Amino acid sequence: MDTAMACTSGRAFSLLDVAAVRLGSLPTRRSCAEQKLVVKWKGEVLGLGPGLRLGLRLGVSTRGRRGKKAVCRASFELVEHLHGLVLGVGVGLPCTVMECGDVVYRSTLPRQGFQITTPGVALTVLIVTYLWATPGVAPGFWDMFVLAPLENLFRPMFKKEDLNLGKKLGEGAFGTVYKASLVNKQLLKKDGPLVVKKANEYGAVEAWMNERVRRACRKSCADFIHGFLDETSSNGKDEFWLLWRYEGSSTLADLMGSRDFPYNVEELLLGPGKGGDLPRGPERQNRIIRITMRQILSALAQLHSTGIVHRDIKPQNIIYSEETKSFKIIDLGAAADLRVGINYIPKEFLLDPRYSAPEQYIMSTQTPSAPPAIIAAALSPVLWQMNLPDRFDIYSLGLIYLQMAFPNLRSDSGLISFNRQLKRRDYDMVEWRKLVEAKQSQDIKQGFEILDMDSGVGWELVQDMLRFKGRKRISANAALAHPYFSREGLLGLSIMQRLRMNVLRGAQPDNEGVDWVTSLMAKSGTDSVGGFTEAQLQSMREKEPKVKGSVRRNAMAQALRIQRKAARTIAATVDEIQKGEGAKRVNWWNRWQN
Ligand SMILES: Nc1ncnc2c1ncn2[C@@H]1O[C@H](COP(=O)(O)OP(=O)(O)OP(=O)(O)O)[C@@H](O)[C@H]1O
Repeated sequence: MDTAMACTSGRAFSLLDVAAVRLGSLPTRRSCAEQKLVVKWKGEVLGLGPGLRLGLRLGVSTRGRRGKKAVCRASFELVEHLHGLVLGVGVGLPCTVMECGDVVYRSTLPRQGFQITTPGVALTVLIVTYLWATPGVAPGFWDMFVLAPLENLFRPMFKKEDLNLGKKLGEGAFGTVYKASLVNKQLLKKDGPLVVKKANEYGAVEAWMNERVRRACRKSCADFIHGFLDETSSNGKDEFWLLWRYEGSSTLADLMGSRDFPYNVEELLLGPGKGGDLPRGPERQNRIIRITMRQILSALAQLHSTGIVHRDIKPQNIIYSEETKSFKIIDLGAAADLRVGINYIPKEFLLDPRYSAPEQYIMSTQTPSAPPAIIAAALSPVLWQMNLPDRFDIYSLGLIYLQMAFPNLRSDSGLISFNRQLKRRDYDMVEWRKLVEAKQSQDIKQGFEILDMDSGVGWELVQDMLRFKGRKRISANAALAHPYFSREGLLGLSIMQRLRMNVLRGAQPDNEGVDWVTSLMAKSGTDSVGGFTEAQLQSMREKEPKVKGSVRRNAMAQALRIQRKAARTIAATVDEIQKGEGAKRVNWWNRWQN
């Protein structure tokens, strides 16, 4: 098409005027960007872009001369903006779709729609990986903006008048817990006893955590029903009432306190008389402890994958659910939600010293306090990877594992003395073993008999859980994949499990894991079983001497430096943002707080 009606921003042309306008194009016509159309009017180049044609079409389709002018101007201005926008974001429809250029020109273009390019795919994979990495930015937004409001619409609400308080179940630093029942049974579909916690502090936090858990992984914690603020409390302070289903009368602490442990747990988990295929002894005890550990680890893995670190894992906070016949976690009052930074104050700890990991803090104290939710959520995968806060709970569970294996560690005094001994030996479990094995106590013998079963997989797992540095501790998911939980132990490992274990051990300091495996291989180095003799292993070790200051070490040191620098930069940025917010910071997440 040679002639067309043309207009520029702020100028309109009549139909007669446009007869003189010539529309041309540059010689190369490969893409919209190159095919810059040039409009000449009375010899003067107006220099219009490809958006012109769309504007002109709109103009011509309007009836009446005045109307044509007006519409033409408006449409062209609009097109000009759109064109700018399209160029601005670097995305545009192909000429075949926009139908720019003449018919002959368009016919020469390849027909193309949505194009998949390698950088595009790589970028998408990168973004998706980041958004779904623990603690999960994308699932977090979905949870916060869709699931939570929907849940609030449909879940029943309670007032304190709806509840009859019964027997006191416990009294802690943060509140009192009662068994309770409903005044009006119709309020809940499922009948049954309830538990009410009147929390004087951290109640709002506990309600938030329980609601999050109910949506993300309800089977891992006690079944939470509702939380509300009682402003009419008799002591003049605000009280939070938290409501759960009554799970049962026994915590793991109660069960461990019995002389019959772990056989009393076997009956609960497998049913009466179901565990009788093995005689009472270390093998049967090991089996029961393994089932218990798997259940607690699974619950922890689910909590961690949603970004919640419990920070108070202890036998008193693990309850046996009579309904599901499994162990569940309770008491989320000290938990921190690292997806949005709730209850996370880097320099604060409210932990039980008996079960607390040596680092005491879940994050480096250099990490800033939780920034506003959107920023906290966006940064959460980076902060999680830099601090691995979930390893704090793993240490506590490692101690529980030891307590289950060694009867003498089940009492408070036994655990406190173990903590002291381990600290004095710089958290070296091998050194601790040497110390206590020399004492020849029956309890110690029984414990090591359990841990050394199946080529010592249990001993290896407990060491992985109790490492001094959180970063070197095993995660809940990795622990669940540990050969300890496969029935055949080390011998029954699949290729993938072997590979995973090697990766795990490769990450350990000074390759002590590799040394351990080679010593195990030496143990089975016979003609019938296969494997290597100690002499063969020695020669292998000698062929691969450890080089200090190797490329790997340097790379790790460099990575550490970068990590510290990133932490400092994030801290500084967040501090700045917080300063900008001033003292009046809104606790947006807390719908009960004034
Ligand atoms: N859902 C539940 N079902 C049955 N019993 C429960 C439930 N939740 C809590 N309990 C009982 O109440 C006790 C105290 O609960 P919880 O640990 O949550 O309170 P707390 O005030 O935080 O106590 P502490 O400060 O000692 O940890 C538990 O040890 C348990 O016996």
